[in-house]
Amino acid sequence: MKAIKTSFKDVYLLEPNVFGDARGYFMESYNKKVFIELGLDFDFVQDNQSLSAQVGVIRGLHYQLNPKAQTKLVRVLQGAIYDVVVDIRKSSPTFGKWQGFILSEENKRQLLVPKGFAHGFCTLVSNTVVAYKVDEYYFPEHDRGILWNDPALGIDWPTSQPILSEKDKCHPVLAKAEMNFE
Ligand SMILES: Cc1cn([C@H]2C[C@H](O)[C@@H](COP(=O)(O)OP(=O)(O)O[C@H]3O[C@H](C)C(=O)[C@H](O)[C@H]3O)O2)c(=O)[nH]c1=O
Repeated sequence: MKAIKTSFKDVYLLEPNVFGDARGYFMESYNKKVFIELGLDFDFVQDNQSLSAQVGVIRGLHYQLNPKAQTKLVRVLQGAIYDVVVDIRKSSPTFGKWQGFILSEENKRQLLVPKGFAHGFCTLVSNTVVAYKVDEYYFPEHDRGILWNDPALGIDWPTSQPILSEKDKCHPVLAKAEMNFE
């Protein structure tokens, strides 16, 4: 597993070692010892999986408030996504900054999203399946969101007319969002 640095100190793009042969391939999608060697020591407690049937589905931008904030390890089992993180740590020099990454069944890349970041993705292919580990359980009462197309963020999503859940249509913009990250 290779860790690729990103614009943010604590956000990592991870590339697994893939062993291909005539049958197909094998890879370790997660190995705690390898992660600890990379300085990524998390105790994941929950695995999530979502299917988005159409191209242009945006899920996000989501986060859980402290003390139930989540670190997420995101990967694509089928299809492809444009995966976006936004720094929402109020004292961070990169507060309000974002970066997008393409994660796909093809590139097998994974994204490590630390606490203090909002996370969302847009599907690039129909029937995209995303799987991700989190190191805190789901607490709906701590679940918050930021509006996907907040002009102050200026995220260059692959679509301007996404398919959204009713919840994701109504999040506040960053300036009005409830956040408690230092
Ligand atoms: C996140 C979550 C949701 N749920 C239930 C709550 C709803 O009844 C249903 C769909 O939830 P939601 O619409 O929030 O799912 P997504 O829009 O895919 O949200 C996720 O997608 C973005 C990209 C994220 O980063 C978050 O991890 C997560 O919020 O699953 C659970 O039971 N457990 C959970 O951990």
